[in-house]
Amino acid sequence: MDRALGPPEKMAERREDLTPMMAQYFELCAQYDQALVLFQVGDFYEAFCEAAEVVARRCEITLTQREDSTGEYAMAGIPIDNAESYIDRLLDAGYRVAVADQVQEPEETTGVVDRAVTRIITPGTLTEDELLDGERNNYLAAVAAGERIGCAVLDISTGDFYATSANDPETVADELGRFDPAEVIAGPDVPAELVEGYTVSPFEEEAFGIERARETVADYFQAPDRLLASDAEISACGAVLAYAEYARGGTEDRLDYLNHLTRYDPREYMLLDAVAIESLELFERRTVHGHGEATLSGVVDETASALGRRELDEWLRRPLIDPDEIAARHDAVGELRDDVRTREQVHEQLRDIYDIERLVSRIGRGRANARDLRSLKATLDVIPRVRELLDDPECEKLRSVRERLDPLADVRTLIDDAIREDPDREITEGGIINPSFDEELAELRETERAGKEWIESLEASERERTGIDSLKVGHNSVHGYYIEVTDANLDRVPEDYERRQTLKNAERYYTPELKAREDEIIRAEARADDLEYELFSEVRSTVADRSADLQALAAVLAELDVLVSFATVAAEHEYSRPVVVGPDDPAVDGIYVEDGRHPVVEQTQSSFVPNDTRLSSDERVAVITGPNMSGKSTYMRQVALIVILAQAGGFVPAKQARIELVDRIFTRVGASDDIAGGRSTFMVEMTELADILDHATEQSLVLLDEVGRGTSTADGFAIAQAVTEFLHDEVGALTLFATHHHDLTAVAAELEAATNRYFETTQTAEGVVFEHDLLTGTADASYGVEVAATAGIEQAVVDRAREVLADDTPDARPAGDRTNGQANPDDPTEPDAGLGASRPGSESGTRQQAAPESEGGAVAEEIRDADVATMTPLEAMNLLASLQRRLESRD
Ligand SMILES: Nc1ncnc2c1ncn2[C@@H]1O[C@H](COP(=O)(O)OP(=O)(O)OP(=O)(O)O)[C@@H](O)[C@H]1O
Repeated sequence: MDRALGPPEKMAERREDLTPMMAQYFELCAQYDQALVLFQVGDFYEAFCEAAEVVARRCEITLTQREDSTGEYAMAGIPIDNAESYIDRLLDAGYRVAVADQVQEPEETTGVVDRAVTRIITPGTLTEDELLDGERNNYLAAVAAGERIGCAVLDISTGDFYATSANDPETVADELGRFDPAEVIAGPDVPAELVEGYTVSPFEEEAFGIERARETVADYFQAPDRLLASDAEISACGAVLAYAEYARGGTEDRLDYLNHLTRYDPREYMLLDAVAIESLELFERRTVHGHGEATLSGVVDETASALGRRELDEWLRRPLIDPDEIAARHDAVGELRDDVRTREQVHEQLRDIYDIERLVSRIGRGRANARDLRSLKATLDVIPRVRELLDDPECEKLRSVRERLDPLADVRTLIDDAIREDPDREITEGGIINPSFDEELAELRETERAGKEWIESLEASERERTGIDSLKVGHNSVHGYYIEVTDANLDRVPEDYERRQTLKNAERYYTPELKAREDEIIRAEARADDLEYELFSEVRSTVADRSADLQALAAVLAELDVLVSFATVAAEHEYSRPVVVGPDDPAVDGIYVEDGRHPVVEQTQSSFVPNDTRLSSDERVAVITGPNMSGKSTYMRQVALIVILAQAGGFVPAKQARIELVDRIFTRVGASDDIAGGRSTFMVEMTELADILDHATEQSLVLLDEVGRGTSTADGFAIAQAVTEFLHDEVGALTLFATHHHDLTAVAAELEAATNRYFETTQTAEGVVFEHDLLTGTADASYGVEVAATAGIEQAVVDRAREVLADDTPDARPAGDRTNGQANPDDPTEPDAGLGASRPGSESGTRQQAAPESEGGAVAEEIRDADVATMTPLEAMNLLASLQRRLESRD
């Protein structure tokens, strides 16, 4: 256990003798022993002993000592005024922070003031604007294991709340990967691998217990059993809510604004697991900020509001698989693209909206101030204008958006009537409510005003009465109002003046009338300030009662913002409307793209070369060859990104695209060591591959960027071949396979529904020129050495490599009987070798595999059956070695 957590040992030793304040600190540390307690002392949050050391180190502040009758304690304090930036560092260091505030005014007590933990700040429960990234959701997830595995995901700052469940941990892992939660809590029996890699926080197991969870959920939503599909979901939702309540420090229990829970089935969306999301570079990584432009989400983001920004990511994260819903979004995007005026004006209006999801959440948690309410009102002002702009839309989607844009006029009017236009930030010191809003308040403010006016005129009238021209009326915070007369004029002071204060050269007085007026002002002011606070709280809670309507409004605004953004991008970057149909629709077979572009790379590449894609039941697998840097990876990702955009409801960077719904995109690209997880590059690669072979369907799109790179060429090839055949014969998924194994082109040539594509390059006197143009057939050389030369590798090394290549080429080839003539069945020099041209069939009609059918087949079989996910690296190596021996002995 971390010694910075829980009550400090040094204090435990003198538990009975601690001063009352330290005893209070000790108690709170014992009560919140899972969090680092920050303890308010005046204007600072203090930590003591080991916790102080952590705070000092992490926040880079000075460690001091506190000395009292019981001893010396290390102490570190952070200023309350900008506590957030320090707390952020503690969160980064993996701590949860319990904030213990003074909950009593010092004057209310003769002893030590009461303190209570008012909030527990954890990475997944942030609500402070300063700690949150406005552009993305901050999710807390709970995973519960039962008959099924349930998963609940909640963004406390916005109220976004989802639940789902599945029979297998992999599906839940995929869903978690999609939401990328900042913090996860796991119930008993949840497999550790499932939550590996996330910030996992301990939480009481009882919260996951089904009865208790059902009660918690029922506190928020009627009939949990009807809303949610399994006990595991109820358990996860109950736990996530309990944790959210825990994070409020137990001050108030319920989070009233949580009134919408979306229960979904993972099968309702295209599946994108964490691997695919990362390798396709859909979003910025959580840890890296500021490179948004280089991601899909960055490039297609023309949203005007934080609401829309987050919604856009949601859409890209969960592309649809219902062709009608997709078409409805496309209709709206098309209409907005063509109607430039409406699009631009709506965009302009949306720029004026505030982040109402977070506003409503603050209002619901009783943390909103008067300025927040004014921001809400300013947002509501926009609604009628947007409705007017969307006057008479043609498509169903925009009509429904218009319909759902409820101006909530009553809420708007209430705020406008009640809250001043430029209210104070503080809510207890007046200056927030319009006096005209309440009769009593108006009277009190009038008394105050009249009193002050009287005092203002006092100077002139007293000067006249006394004949003292230098007489002054003033005010100070200690003595209140006074009349000041210099010593030279003291003889002219009237009798009714009472002495208040003596200065060096003057005396200060008051009169009974001045005193009476002053008391009246003070009383009126104090009462008015209290009254303003009461009225404000009432208004805030009336608005909070409308949370559900406000959240629904936020959802429509977010939706509209994304549609407008998609339309803007379509217009600016010349995207076109894709056709997306269901699997039973004969109109489209597979994926057809004409002149497709990579949405991100085309932004940085002045002359991006568009390419076609044609994958169908007759040409399911395309093996893509070409030298390094020729554009293989870019092309494969481009196909996936076009599909994602299309199914998310956007237009796509292509002249034309027709897509038969894709249920899931798998990627196996790039290679990285999972050092933390103790897995080699090869092991990571094989695990991902195993997952693909297990889960891909006929409706899936599979991208393989070199397979078996982390092992010997012969093994790598054997695996690549077996995988290609399996995907082709058994799975039937649409597959793009980029490879440097030229022998694989021979394999593809023999498979009925496989095809070869290659990237053209030309060798000139200056080096290799990449045409980035995808042709049918196979590349005839790798140009690896030439690329190395272009990259600036030492000339001597390049020359030597050329020499080695010239000498060794025949032997350097992997095992197999490939000859150049055989390996290039689709001659790229053929006049009509473009895409869509029919591929010459296999001459013999039988497969000429590198290995004889029996042995190769058996090896492939064994690879297929191997449970790579559960093997240790050593077992994998041993298996490979034995397979290799078998292939060698066959040679
Ligand atoms: N269609 C294209 N038009 C213009 N430039 C392109 C195109 N495709 C790729 N490029 C450029 O070529 C570079 C290399 O592309 P890419 O990484 O896709 O090559 P590769 O063949 O996958 O290389 P390797 O085999 O080394 O992984 C890209 O960074 C991009 O700048």
